[in-house]
Amino acid sequence: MEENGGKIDDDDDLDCYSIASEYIGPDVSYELPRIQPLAVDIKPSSSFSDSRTSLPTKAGNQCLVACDAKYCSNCLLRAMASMPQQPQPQPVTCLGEAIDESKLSSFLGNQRLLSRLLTPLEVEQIMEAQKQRAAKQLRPEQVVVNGYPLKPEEMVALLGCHFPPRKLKPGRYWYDKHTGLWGKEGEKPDSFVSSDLIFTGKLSPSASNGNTDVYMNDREITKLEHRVLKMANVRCPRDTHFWVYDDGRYEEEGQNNIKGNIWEKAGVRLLCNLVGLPVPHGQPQREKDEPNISTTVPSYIEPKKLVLIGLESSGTSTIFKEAVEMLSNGYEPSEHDEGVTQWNDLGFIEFSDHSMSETFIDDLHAQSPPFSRYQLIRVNACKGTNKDCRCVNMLEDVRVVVFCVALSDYDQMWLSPDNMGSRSLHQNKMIQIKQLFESMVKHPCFKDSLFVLVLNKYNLFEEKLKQTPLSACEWFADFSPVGSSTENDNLAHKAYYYVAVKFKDLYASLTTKKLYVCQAEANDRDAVDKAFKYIGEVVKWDEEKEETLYHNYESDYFSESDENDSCSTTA
Ligand SMILES: Nc1nc2c(ncn2[C@@H]2O[C@H](COP(=O)(O)OP(=O)(O)OP(=O)(O)O)[C@@H](O)[C@H]2O)c(=O)[nH]1
Repeated sequence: MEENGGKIDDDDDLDCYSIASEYIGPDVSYELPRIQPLAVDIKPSSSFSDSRTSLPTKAGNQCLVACDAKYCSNCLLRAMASMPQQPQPQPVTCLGEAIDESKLSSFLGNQRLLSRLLTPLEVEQIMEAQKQRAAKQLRPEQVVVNGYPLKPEEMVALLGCHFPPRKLKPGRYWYDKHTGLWGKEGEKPDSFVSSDLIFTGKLSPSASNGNTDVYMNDREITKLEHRVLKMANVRCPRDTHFWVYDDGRYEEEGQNNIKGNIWEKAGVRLLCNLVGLPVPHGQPQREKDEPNISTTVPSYIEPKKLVLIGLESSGTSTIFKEAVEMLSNGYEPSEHDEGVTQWNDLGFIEFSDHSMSETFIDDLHAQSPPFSRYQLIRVNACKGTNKDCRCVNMLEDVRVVVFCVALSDYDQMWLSPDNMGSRSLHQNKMIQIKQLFESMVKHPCFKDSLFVLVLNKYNLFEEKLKQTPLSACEWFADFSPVGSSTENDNLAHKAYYYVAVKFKDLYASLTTKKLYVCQAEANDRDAVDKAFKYIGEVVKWDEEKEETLYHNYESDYFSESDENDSCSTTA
């Protein structure tokens, strides 16, 4: 990579996007993140395999990251075996030490970390042990189901069933024994637990505080459920009473005539995920040749939500279309047309990180599943009015907001909404984009999300700069590149980095997080593919940071490489 030339290293787009802003001042250098390439060549040594095999018995009474040792020979070495490109840690003997309960529970609560360290069977065993620990800590009378405190035997049945409620705490809950739906009293369904559990209390029509006049197994359903049912083509006008079974089949009450299956449309499952409604465990019945994501991605791996959003004409439709038609190099849609769903202002697909899954299949003994599931949700292009992007309010647990900007909009004029909401203000379009970006960064639904800025239409931008200076936009008025600007390529690069820095500075003024930036040409499939790989690596890089087990090791490693590589820090 050219240190001062502001060039992107084309050989490895995941490595680093560096900004050297010579036009701003000689000492100012902005850098976009270095994404540490993840190791995928997992080849554990034989001694490693031996120690892993013996772990489930050890885990119960010996150290499993419960000691204070920085690097635990019993567990961290095994984690490191999945990252062979990094230096091996110093082994520290800590076997036999007493378990620190506080550390153990936070570690065991981290299912993703566990799945990196252990085999699926081991994860399952630890999760089972966790359930039993939870059962001991909770008294039955603290849990009220359908209006009645649980009896001890009901509590045993609830926690011992195949799918118990997650993280059960004292409180009041409702339970529909026919579907297995479970929720907090007065709230929408929260999860599916096993069906047919017998409790003293009966499900009340007002259990979830629904107001739709539509009843499922005697419970008046919520508005959100009603919308999902409509999308699943379930006819449910007011005063409908219908019966739903735990496999998703449904019929109208008293008719003894199965009308269909709620879960047979892949889009319904995606939609539920999207709006925070539960989906049943396991996969729906599929046609013989239909690809099945569950054969490669274990069900305990939660899909990560990526939300694609931008002002009108920013290119979100084109990116989404290219993504669907995903992205063969590394990603692929999991369910073809079935998985692509349009609903109100949203379009979404689910896909898996296929290139990594190939590595997993090569080595069935690999301890961690080196792949991820993603849901790409496209919010219909915003037009700048307050009504726009309202569907964003429904989104929960969004991992990444992919904010798309058409670079070539810098000289476009645009009718913005005035105070009354009508589009009458003549304004530079980039200013409107800036306002939309600010509102999304500040949006409560995205407070925990990562932001990736996709600077799109680079090809048009390059052309336009030959005719119109970047300073045509008042926000970019101080763009004055140093040196010769006769070479258009060079000018476009400088202008691109300048815009990236403007957004990064804006983001930094609104949050303490880092803004990730990448370049795109939405109608070039390779460029879209690269952008999604970059986004995938941002997610993984962020997850790596979160894993406290590696924290000390990582900071040592990265600070060492930072000293040697001026491009490795984030701005
Ligand atoms: N030259 C060029 N054209 C692009 C690029 N990205 C998108 N376009 C075109 O720009 C136009 C608008 O792109 P869309 O993807 O429809 O934009 P949108 O954000 O979905 O906005 P709406 O169409 O209003 O919903 C389309 O004609 C695209 O083909 C790009 O990188 N380069």
